[in-house]
Amino acid sequence: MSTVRKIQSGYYAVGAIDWDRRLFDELIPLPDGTSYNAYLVQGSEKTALMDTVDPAMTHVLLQNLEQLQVKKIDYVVTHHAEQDHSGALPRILEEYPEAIVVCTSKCRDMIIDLLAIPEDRIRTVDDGETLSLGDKTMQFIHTPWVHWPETMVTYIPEDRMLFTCDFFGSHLATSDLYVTDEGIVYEAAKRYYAEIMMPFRKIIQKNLAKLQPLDIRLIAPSHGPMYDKPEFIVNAYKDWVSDAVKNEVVLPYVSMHESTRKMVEHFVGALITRGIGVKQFNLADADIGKLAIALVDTATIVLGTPTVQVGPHPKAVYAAYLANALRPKVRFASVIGSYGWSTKMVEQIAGMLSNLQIQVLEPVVAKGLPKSEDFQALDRLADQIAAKHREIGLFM
Ligand SMILES: Cc1cc2nc3c(=O)[nH]c(=O)nc-3n(C[C@H](O)[C@H](O)[C@H](O)COP(=O)(O)O)c2cc1C
Repeated sequence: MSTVRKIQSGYYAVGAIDWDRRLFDELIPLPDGTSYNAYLVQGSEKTALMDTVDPAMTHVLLQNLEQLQVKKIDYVVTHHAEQDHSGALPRILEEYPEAIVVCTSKCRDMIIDLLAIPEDRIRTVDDGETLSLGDKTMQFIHTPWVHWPETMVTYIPEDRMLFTCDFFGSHLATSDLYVTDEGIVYEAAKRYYAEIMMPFRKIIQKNLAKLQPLDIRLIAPSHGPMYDKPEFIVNAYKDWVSDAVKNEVVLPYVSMHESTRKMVEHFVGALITRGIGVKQFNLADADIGKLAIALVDTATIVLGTPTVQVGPHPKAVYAAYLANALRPKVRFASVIGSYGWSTKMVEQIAGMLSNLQIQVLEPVVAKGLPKSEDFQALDRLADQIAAKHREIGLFM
């Protein structure tokens, strides 16, 4: 099956669409599959391939290049060493013996380690360095930590094209070359940002500032469709990496015998009546990608959990671990839940959130089923959250 699509004279999409993949890194749900985008750029003198594909899709890339009758590739620009973009590099270098890999020096070390690429096939480029393809110039801009330390992007000023690899990407399997439904792509791109980019929010702010002076007509990422209205995704990223939070409580919870669930139901009502938005996730079967999306800009997280073997329920441990690892810009946190005879779940969860710059609000822990004093304590917690949200100007 050919997936070659002409973008414009001298530019072709030659990557693969993975309609069936449902899990990334054996962890991240892919409700809509994904794509591994590679782009062929033919200049008047030289030809470059922008990234490759996941090793399982090498045959698609090779077939696409054959269909375009590509006899020679001069440069394989490797923006990122991860295998879903560079895994087909060894095979491409074998097929095109004159091809040289172009990448940052950090990326060189990584593709030697991860993919055993011979050092003499690699040319490193500095930040701002250029390479000519004849009538097109590749300008390399180092953009570290989107989402590994070695990443860069390539700008072609003659055609105002920006190749960004994972930066601005979205896990979406689609035959659309460009964004057609902004709602769908917004959610997929936010999920992608939340799951792998969010911990590097501050560095991404700097990377965005670095791209600001460029006059960009088209952004070509390595997952999902291209952006022919670049401001759509650039503005979304600016919003996500900003320090602004929403008047919202994210409430992941789990309950074995309904006690915690009763507390959650009461608490959600208390928040809503106070004018605070809520996103509730039952961790028994929640899509962790949706939870990650909600963490991008919430002001507060409250974790609901029963006590299991003195500590929090393992599914609550997972949610707390994830929130801590993803480092959202959340400002306030608390715990609600239930126990039977002895509990240390609050202390244990608090100890797991050390990466977050949060103010911890008074937890509410009920012995067994929640009673009237527990519901009153939940109301007080809702009051406190409303007051804190008002204090930071989230609502009047
Ligand atoms: C497997 C299991 C282990 C438990 N371990 C503890 C414990 O170590 N300490 C405790 O106080 N309660 C423990 N409990 C009791 C629950 O925390 C208690 O029943 C609680 O009210 C359940 O809340 P839920 O209805 O939201 O699931 C345990 C319950 C189960 C099922």
